[in-house]
Amino acid sequence: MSADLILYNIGELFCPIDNNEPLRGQAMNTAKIMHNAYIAIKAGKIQAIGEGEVPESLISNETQKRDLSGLTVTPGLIDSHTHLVHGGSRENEFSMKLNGVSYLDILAAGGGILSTVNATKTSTFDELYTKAKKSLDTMLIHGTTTVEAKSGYGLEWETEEKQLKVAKKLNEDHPVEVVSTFMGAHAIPTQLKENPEEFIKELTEFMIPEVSKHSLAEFCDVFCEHGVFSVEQTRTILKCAKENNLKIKIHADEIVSLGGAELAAEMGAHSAEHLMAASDEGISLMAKNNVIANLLPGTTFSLMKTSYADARKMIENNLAVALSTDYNPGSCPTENIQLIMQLGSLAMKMSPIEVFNAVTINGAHSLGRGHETGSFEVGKNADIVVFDAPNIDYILYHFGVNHVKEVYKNGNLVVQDRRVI
Ligand SMILES: O=C(O)CC1=NCN=C1
Ligand SMILES: [Zn+2]
Repeated sequence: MSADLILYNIGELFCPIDNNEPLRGQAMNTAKIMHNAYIAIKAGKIQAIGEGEVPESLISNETQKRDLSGLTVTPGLIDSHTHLVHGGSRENEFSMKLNGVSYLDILAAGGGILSTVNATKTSTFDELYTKAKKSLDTMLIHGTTTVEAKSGYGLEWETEEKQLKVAKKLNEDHPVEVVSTFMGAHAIPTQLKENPEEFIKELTEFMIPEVSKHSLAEFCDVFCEHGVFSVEQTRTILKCAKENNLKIKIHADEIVSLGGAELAAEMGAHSAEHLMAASDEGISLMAKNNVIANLLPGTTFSLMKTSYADARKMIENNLAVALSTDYNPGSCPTENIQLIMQLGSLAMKMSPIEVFNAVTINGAHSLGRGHETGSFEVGKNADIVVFDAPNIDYILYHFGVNHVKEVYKNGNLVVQDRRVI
């Protein structure tokens, strides 16, 4: 059957090896890299890929063709950890940060997340939608075709629900697929600071059941951190999430080594996020329980820390690693996943093949989308990024610029010459 569209003469085609599960350990450094390649697209899906001449059987008078000689093509990039929907910004805290005031001290003083909570509460649905749509456009022109969006800037039902409904409408309206996570357990609200157990009751007895009943999110996440939610409190909240059929993630060992990685393994979390301070025991237990390590080097960079999550140790321990922006107005205000990929190599010594697997097939699996995107298996969504670069190494080595030329989502051209169309 002839294709609707054929991308041919592709200079370098990066194809993750897809075994219906994330790539772990040494497998992360494997890929099928083709040259002078083609991709045939039919009804928004991958119909065929190969090298050299395009088979005549794929071509008819109606088939559109695009010559991509000298360019590099990968699956659409997946940003599997963002706080996309939020009000306001936090550059007012920038000079405090530069003067050495820590992230947790700013939060404890009522700033940080709590400052964004106030801005989100006072923003209308339309203001949150417009601001998040602008960020989605920026993500898209940098190659992101699937993104996770967490709530967590309400800490009470009305605003948490507002955030989740904004994300749901963006998923309907925007080319980028938006996968929602409920993160009401992002901080203790100021008014319940002396009574956190009351807040945990609100989360477990009302908010999480409501999220599940109205299908407002697929995942539930908790900020398990010193001065936020303890391991015991996190366990209580995520136990309730599992009982309400939500898959679980944990912001684990971001700043203090609390044992979040160990808890993620104990509870069978889909993924554990950050892991800058993860213990060797936690890494080993995560590997034994197939918990994906979602690393966020942009946050390490933005918090001006020097100790990045130990990606090399995690890969050597047979973990599956994903990479994401952690886009949020405080600890990582960037939508640019290519910068994160460059830090994956330059700051965490991941190879180019490991980095591209981390933001395609492994990112897809960390969002439960490994069956429909993240590689070029026949029948998967035709989510495709065309880079103005000769190979994948060049995209990481030449850092700080946007290398994307075109993006296809479900076979439709949605970005041309770096502009959303
Ligand atoms: O600071 C923020 O708004 C986002 C964040 N949550 C946990 N770490 C960073
Ligand atoms: Zn985060």
